[in-house]
Amino acid sequence: MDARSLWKRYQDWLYYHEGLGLYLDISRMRFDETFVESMKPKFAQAFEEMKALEAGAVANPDEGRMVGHYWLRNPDIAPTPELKQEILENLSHIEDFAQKVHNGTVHPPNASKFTDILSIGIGGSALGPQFVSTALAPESAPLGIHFIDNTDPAGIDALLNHIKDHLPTTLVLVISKSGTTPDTRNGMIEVQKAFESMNLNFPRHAVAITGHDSALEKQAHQEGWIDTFPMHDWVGGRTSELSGVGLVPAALQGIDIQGMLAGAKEMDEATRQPDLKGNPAALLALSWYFAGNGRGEKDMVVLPYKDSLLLFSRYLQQLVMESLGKEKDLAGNTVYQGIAVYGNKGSTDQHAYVQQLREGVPNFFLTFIEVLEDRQGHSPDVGPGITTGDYLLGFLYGTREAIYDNQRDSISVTIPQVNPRTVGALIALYDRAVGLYASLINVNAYHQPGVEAGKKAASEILDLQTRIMEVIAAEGKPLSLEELAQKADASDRIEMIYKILRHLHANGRQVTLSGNLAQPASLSVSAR
Ligand SMILES: O=P(O)(O)OC[C@H]1O[C@](O)(CO)[C@@H](O)[C@@H]1O
Repeated sequence: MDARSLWKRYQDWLYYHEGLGLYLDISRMRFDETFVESMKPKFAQAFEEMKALEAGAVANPDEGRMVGHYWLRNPDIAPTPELKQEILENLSHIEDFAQKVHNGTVHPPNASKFTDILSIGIGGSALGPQFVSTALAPESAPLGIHFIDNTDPAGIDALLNHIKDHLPTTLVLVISKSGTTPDTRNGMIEVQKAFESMNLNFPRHAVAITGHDSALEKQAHQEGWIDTFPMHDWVGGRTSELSGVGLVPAALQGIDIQGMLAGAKEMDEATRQPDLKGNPAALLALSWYFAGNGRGEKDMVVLPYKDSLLLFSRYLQQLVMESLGKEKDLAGNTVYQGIAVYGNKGSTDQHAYVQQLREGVPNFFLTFIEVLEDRQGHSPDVGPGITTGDYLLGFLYGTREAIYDNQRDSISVTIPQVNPRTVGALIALYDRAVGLYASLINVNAYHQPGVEAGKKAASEILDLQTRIMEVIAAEGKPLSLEELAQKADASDRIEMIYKILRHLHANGRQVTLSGNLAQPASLSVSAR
């Protein structure tokens, strides 16, 4: 297509949200009118399904749950007055709590104010808070935030060492919808021990954000934690940033949570329109469908050209891949759906993998995120009449052109500034795009059966560890791996037994492995 036709196509397909100052450009996705026409019936159905979802249908049939993250941004559309009331009460509870922490009404036992937050959670209970903190936490936030989002012992040590001196004034947020996620539980137990080792009263530093009646909520009540905030069963982890999960840490950091909610609400209104061209989330879903033939054949590379949006791609990775990556569709057919998402930030990644995007295997489409405001304040020249921000723009659009010239498609999202409203709007834009796309491909976007399978397998491995340790202790003499596996009644798990023993041995735990490490079958194991 020549420059004039491209310019026309750009204008034909440009979406602009006046209130938010947000642009969406899908003109560099090379679909044609026939494709758009062919998608219209699917979109008509997707809009209907979304309407039913917002009205309180059980849109997550496997778990028998409603899907209500849209109500959080506009409680007036909650399906019952009780739900509306619950959302509003929870919001004022959050604001009130943040205010009390800021003014010292809620304070640690031995100091007048909390100075730091330690947030323990994983997946949807971490990625949103991490993204929003990086994007929006003010320079002089009332409380600094730190995260434990893994069960890596060395990672926990590094973090605890880093904040050791601040522990007496640290507020711990334990965030887990289920209240049973082992990674989070482990982090909490280690943090609890760290508090105890410094003679600090952990419950008087702790707050739980969790599902009603969960094990975590019960623990918080029994031990007298400072407070608890509910995670509603109708909000999924990956769409929970605008629930207590994201709003509690954001409010504590002094981020304008009403601004985030307002931006999301405005975007929700725009993406509720049952009109393909006037609905930015539908335009995204259309583009994704086109890129990957509705089968995820192309990966989504997300490149925000703004350091503060660095974690947006990681946030979207969970949102898109956990929602869409499904083996079965809603009719039970095996479909192996999904869209792989990766990305970091521009222009940094141009010096990493963009070489392959420009010239290598064409198995992706790009999403550029542009921010019009370079910085607050004056930019010095780095060349005659040229600033660093001009370079960033040049790199973004240079890459867009270079990849298009090589038949690689891209979407561009442009926001005026990184602020609470635009961040809320971005979250809402992608929530809806994922929901609409899920309808197009007929999958349940709101469950995650694959993750549950992984969790189950992990717990079986831990059971196996307990079993083999009992055998080793009872035997009192060295055993070959074969003998051990037989005695533990787990001959079919011999490779896993070997790996458990290798790990225990490497950490100086209860066992010693002897023999030729290059030949696992030659090893024998004894109690240390
Ligand atoms: O908030 P929870 O229940 O600890 O779950 C954390 C994460 O684990 C998952 O359930 C599975 O990885 C995610 O969907 C969720 O965001």
